[in-house]
Amino acid sequence: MEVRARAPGKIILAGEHAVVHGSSAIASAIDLYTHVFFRLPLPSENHGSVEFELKDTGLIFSWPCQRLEEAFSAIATTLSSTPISCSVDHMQLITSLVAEKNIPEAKSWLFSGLCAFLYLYTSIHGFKPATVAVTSELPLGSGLGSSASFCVSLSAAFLALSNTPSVDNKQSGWLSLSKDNLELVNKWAFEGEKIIHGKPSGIDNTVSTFGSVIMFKSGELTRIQSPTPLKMLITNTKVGRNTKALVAGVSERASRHPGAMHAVFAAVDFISKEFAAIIESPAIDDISITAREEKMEELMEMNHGLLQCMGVSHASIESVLGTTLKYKLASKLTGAGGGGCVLTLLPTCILACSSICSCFLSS
Ligand SMILES: Nc1ncnc2c1ncn2[C@@H]1O[C@H](COP(=O)(O)OP(=O)(O)OP(=O)(O)O)[C@@H](O)[C@H]1O
Ligand SMILES: C[C@@](O)(CCO)CC(=O)[O-]
Ligand SMILES: [Mg+2]
Repeated sequence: MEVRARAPGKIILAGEHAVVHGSSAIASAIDLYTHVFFRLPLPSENHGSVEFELKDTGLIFSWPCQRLEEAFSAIATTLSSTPISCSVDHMQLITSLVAEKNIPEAKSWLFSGLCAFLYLYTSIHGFKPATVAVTSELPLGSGLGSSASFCVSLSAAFLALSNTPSVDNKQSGWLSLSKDNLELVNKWAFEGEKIIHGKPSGIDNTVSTFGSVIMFKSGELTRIQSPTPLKMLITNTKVGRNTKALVAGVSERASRHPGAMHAVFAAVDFISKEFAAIIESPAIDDISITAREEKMEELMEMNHGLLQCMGVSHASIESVLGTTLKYKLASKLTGAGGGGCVLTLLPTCILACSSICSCFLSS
């Protein structure tokens, strides 16, 4: 039995970090995916291990099923049909099973991803032999939700072969899971994200699971419909960073300056709500399209200023902002910041002027 699954990355248009503290945020799925191939071997092909191949790095990790079974016998774990959080004992066990693999120093960032994989696999399938291969079109650790699309695509593949999920429809050659199954995938993916991020809000796994554009606040999703297309340029600073550390840094700042940070998070909440209202507003003519875009630009600038207050910008991000400003384009960091990607709104008028556009893109 085998299955292929894919889940998209995302951009955050407004509200990252503040969303962890209860503010609203807006995210959109993007057309870059993590792909998972998952195979449960037939008894005649049984290789007796759980094999995990990261195709982009050429690394293969393998755990003998017997080793997993013995290790897990030290803690009481059962297969679970409903997602449960990884306990401290359970996490220690998973960490030691990953540590046995001696991950090369230069690839140590893989550690949390391997822990999330092992947690999701053993929670859903126990110690059955399996072959799992992952490849991603997303840059890892760059703010485009690679961790969430990794957890969503793994959860979807594992759940697809754990029972017979009901399928709603077929889109571009892919079967789509029914709403109930998507909810389950999302919950498992959130548990994986917790292992990678520490304290995720859930926005990344939710938009990766359900797609399109969403407003997210305290675990609740509202779909956003945009009557006119919105064009965004994504620039990758290629400065590596780690979402877990950045999220923890903001929480530490909030505990040092609770009043000020509360006000910052409240301001972001207003920005996200206003941004959502503008996206949804009908644009009747060129003047209203321009007015709409100008408001969005201003909100993006304000949101970025508040992200600077939270301490998550970076010199490389500010340098991209400086370059886009030369062309009167508004930008903000997207995702956790600290490096990673920057989002720039491409107004309709600039799209008509290809010379400016290509000049910027090649800079
Ligand atoms: N294809 C993958 N293979 C293995 N591990 C992955 C993969 N994609 C993501 N990961 C794990 O997720 C980590 C990156 O997650 P992180 O949350 O720091 O960045 P991101 O999700 O790309 O950005 P953001 O959270 O800001 O959107 C990697 O270090 C790795 O542990
Ligand atoms: C920084 C953050 O707000 C978004 C990361 O894409 C973290 C989260 O919401 O889990
Ligand atoms: Mg992430």
